[in-house]
Amino acid sequence: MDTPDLSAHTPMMQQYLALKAGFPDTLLLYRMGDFYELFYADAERAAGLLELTLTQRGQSAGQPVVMAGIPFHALEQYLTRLIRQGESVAIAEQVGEVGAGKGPVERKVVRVVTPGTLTDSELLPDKREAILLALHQGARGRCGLAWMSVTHGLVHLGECAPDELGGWLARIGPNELVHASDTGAPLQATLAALRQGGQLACPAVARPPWQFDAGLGGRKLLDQLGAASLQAWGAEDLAQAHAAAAALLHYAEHTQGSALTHIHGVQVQREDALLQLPAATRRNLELVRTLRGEDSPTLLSLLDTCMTGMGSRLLRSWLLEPHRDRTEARRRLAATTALREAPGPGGWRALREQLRGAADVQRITARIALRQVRPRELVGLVQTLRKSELLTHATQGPEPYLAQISQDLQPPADCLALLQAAIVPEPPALLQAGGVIAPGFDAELDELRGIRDHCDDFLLQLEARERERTGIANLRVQYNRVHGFYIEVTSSHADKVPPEWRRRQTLKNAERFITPELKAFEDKALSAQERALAREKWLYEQVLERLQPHVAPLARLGQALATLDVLCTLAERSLSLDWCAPQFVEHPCIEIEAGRHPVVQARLAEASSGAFIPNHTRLNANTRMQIITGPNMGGKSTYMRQVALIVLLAAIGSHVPAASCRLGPIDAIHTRIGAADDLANAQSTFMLEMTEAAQILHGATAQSLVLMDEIGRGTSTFDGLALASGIATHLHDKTRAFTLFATHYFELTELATRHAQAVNVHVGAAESGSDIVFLHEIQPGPASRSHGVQVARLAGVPAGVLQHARHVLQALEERARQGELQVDLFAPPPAPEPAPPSALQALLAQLDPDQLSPREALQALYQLKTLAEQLHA
Ligand SMILES: Nc1ncnc2c1ncn2[C@@H]1O[C@H](COP(=O)(O)OP(=O)(O)OP(=O)(O)O)[C@@H](O)[C@H]1O
Repeated sequence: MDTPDLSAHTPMMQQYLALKAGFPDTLLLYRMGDFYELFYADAERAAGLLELTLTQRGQSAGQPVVMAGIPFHALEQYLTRLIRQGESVAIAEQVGEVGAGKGPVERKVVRVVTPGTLTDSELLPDKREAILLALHQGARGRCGLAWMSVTHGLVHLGECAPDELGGWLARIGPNELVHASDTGAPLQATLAALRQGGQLACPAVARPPWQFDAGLGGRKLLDQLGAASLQAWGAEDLAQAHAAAAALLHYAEHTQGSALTHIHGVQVQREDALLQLPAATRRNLELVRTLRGEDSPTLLSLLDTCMTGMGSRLLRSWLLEPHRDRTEARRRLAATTALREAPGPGGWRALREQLRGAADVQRITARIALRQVRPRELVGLVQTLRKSELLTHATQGPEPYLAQISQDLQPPADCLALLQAAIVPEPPALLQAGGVIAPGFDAELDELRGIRDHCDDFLLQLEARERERTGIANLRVQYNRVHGFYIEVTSSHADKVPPEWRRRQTLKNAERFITPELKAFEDKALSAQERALAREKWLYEQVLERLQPHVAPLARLGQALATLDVLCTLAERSLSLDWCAPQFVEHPCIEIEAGRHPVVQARLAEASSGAFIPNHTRLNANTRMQIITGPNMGGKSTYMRQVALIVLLAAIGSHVPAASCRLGPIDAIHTRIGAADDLANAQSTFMLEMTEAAQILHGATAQSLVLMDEIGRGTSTFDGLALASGIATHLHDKTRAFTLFATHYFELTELATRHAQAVNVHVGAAESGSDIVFLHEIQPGPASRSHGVQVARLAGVPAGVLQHARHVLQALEERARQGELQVDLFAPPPAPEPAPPSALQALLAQLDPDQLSPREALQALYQLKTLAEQLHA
């Protein structure tokens, strides 16, 4: 690469442009005194994003220098705004001494802040991780993924086919995507489509292709883990993911300006190990976001009463990544049950009180490893380690999971003592201000501070001593800027001056002297402040160095605090909301007594709009499908969603909103609900409906739970009915998934009479006069009427329209009665006509090998070959 000639620029702009060349796509903040300045195009971009005033100052290379600046003390606030807008920012600080040499003071980029690599608690939300994801496409199009939160010591690895990428990205939810700069057109097109479809919404960074190297990635992972093989993590045969990991770690190190010594774990995510929650399911069940895109009310907002941000983040990940295997869920459930029942200090209530106000040990640990930690964070850590000591005792006991947590909560030996000895209890926010290292920790620092603080005392003492020694009663120790410290003696006493004093200045009536002791003191005093600060900085680095061996146990302790917080939260929620422990069984079933939709129930309670009506669900090997009918507003969607939420809550090891619940193995929750137009994707309501239905029909298995809400309503009645019956039949006969199928097509209720494993249920409603009362109760059998007109009346549709509708309804019902629907909706379709033979097949059919001479056989072979080539051309 050619280095541009910068010689025409001023020395400072030369320095700036040289730094900028290393960060062409990143805003560069260049420290100048009390400001961070941006220049040229960066200044213009930042001015737009931050509403800064653009100025022009001086000239460089014959051109005016366009600039914009932000005050240094407001840096974090501006960074937050830039990061929220998806920008990355490199920060160049002055690292050399001012006036140390010719030209501008030395500057270096000390950190790069990007949306996916944030570690600063001021830039990060408490309850969310910032996720950095690297993506690599390797042989045969297979995609390798590696992702992590820099504040969490774990690299996740996964591999998938390109068409599964959407599901992975929606699940991981990256804040920044790293890909190779030579990413091929097909993957680029896939990413563009995912971006349009909303599954990918973060900024992307292109990195040099050599950084995506599987061998390098494998070695880097081994280095991080300090291991000789990845086998123990089940991560040894994932070449594409290793390539992604190489770029991931490289980029993260590049932004932090340091090695990531706190990354101690690798977790491989295999799709078949997770209970699948496709993007549509996550959306429709409003797990962490409402359909309107808000944070509440959702299942997470109801569940998350965690005392710490660490707990909230862990709970969120449990909720979005439930495991299919129920070992972990059983472990959590057993621990939660023990916490619910334990009296006194080992119970959830007392433990939550202890957890209140705990510092974010996970983030602080990462920042210790990256040597970015602030003094106040260390004080927070001290307080939390003390809490943790208490929690260790409180969680001791026979319950295995809690016993493990209790062990991990044990603060690493010496760590607490070191921090307590080294850091003052109330340090300033920044190290630069000084006053961070505790007195008594370092003799030299104490002495320097002593000089600074006791300057006056020392001088008075010296004065008294010298007066006594010399007998000069009016001798005075003084200071001025030009001559520094001196002893002043009136001329009349000049003869008493000891020989080791050296004259500094002679005045009219007095002489000024300096003594070796005073000179030494002067040197010390004048630089004491500066040297104390430098010493503190050095000592702080030493403390961080001494904390490095504690990083791994501190990370474990952070994880243990988070886990304990979530388990206590689940105990609290289950008691406050009256939930029961689910029972896991091996035979296929979803059996729920008195189930409730937790979020709707909470909303009703909040608004005092009546009690939630619990409902039973019985699905098992004999009954795999419920066809659900009933009026609009009757509670069909609520009922179906509650079943799905109960299954999901059980899968994460939570108690569930029901009186009792028995669940067989479940591998996925598929949902087809709602009919929001996907205008951004230029898909019609109907197209979207069918796309989602197709995905379910391809993806669901006999262990899946499928919710189908009013499928087919996006097209004409006949088309819709025909498709709905086809889909229901397929789910019943072929997929054999547990299916809740809500519909307004009464014709579909016939399915249950003809298919052994389907039953009709309906939501009850009572009519009183022309009004309707919703009972919200699931009852056996099909609904008798749809009550659509009554619901419209409730909604305030004008009387004239209702009258018209009633009249038309009567006429339609009459016609239907007379004509009766003759079509058998559930008769198997005739077998498809066999396809005509292909040209190759026809030619092959003509050949009789027994009758061919060798020459004819060879000719036939050539003929076949030519034909095959023509067909493939
Ligand atoms: N079990 C219940 N107990 C009390 N109220 C309920 C219950 N189920 C539903 N509701 C109330 O009824 C409202 C409508 O429920 P829901 O949306 O499930 O009806 P629906 O039958 O799916 O309607 P539509 O067919 O129009 O989609 C809910 O918002 C809730 O307030």
